[in-house]
Amino acid sequence: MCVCPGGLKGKEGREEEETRAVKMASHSQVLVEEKSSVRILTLNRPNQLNALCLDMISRLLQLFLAYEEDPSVKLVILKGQGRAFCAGGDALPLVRDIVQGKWRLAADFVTYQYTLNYVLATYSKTQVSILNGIVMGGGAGLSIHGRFRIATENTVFAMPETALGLFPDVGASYFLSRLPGFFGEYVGLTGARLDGAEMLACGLATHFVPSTRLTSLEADLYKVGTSDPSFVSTILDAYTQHPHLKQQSAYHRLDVIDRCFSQRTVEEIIYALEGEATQEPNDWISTTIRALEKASPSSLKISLRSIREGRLQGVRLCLIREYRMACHVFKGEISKDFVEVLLAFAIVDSL
Ligand SMILES: CC(C)(COP(=O)(O)OP(=O)(O)OC[C@H]1O[C@@H](n2cnc3c(N)ncnc32)[C@H](O)[C@@H]1OP(=O)(O)O)[C@@H](O)C(=O)NCCC(=O)NCCSC(=O)/C=C/c1ccc(O)cc1
Repeated sequence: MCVCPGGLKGKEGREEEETRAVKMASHSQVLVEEKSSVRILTLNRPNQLNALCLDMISRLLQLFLAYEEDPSVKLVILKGQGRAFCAGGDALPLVRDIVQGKWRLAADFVTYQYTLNYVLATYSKTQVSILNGIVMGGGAGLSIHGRFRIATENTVFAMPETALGLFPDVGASYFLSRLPGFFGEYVGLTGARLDGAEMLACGLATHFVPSTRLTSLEADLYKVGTSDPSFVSTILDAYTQHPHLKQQSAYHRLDVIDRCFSQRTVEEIIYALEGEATQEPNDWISTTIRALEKASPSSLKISLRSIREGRLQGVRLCLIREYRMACHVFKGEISKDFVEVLLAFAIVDSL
């Protein structure tokens, strides 16, 4: 500690300044606009594809809770600046914390994140997420639990965690397990990317609006003066389109997905896919098998079990269970794959 006169005051002053700086950063990383009874929150870290840091999550939590209490707020719109809605949790502090053995800091992060996911899943006011770009990992948790999710031709959705030695979290065991058939197992285990049309087809998105019409849609939403979701729904319906699925879309293969991804174990899923490949070889099956082979084997196993358990649990229990799983993964108790993946990132060199 500094022993010079006023040293303590200097430290307090510095701490105050740091707190102010953090507050200002979180305020500029989540922009807030007010349009009569509508609040528009914009994730504003475009250079990091709006990856969520702890300050952003705390700020969002604070804003969502305040709006719920505020009778003048009827609708909350969430969107992202730049080419992403949100590419997930900020990987940089995660890498630093895990590599330095500070798994509790990572656990603290997900505590806030899952709390926000729960607040959104149980939100009493209408909420619209505009997914005009990349939506991955934590970005899915921030939007899919909400009432309305608008995809566009720019949307790219994925839960890429099994390739990282993690598992689809942020309540994914709840929302993936509720997709048609075993599509959720397919999306969660392979990390397959979905476009806006596929999101709409499987129910991850509630509407599809061409990006050129978003400005005018938002202007109409600003006129909403009620928390009744049917009013918002009527406005969204007037803008929504039903795009064709691309010819090679995985959603056309729901029958194969159901046959294979309904199997009891990861080994049986791969075996079933290989069986399908011998009958009708095609790029989609080989890509799918390759994705599973590249993923962390232990991640695949815990992800499958998580989605299967999620089928029988509410969102709250799913998030609590995922929190316990995340702590085990951060501690390296299940396998070292996650830590090894992080160590392999070139970024570790600069820590
Ligand atoms: C396919 C992407 C989305 C786009 O690729 P791209 O178009 O070639 O763009 P870049 O990869 O060049 O990304 C642009 C910038 O955004 C940065 N970025 C792009 N996602 C990110 C990102 N999740 N973070 C932190 N910078 C990023 C990326 O590092 C890069 O920064 P820079 O090199 O300085 O320009 C690619 O960026 C990508 O794979 N991103 C990671 C997606 C992902 O795996 N998301 C789920 C992460 S797992 C998770 O959410 C858990 C988080 C967690 C966190 C903390 C905890 O304590 C606990 C848990």
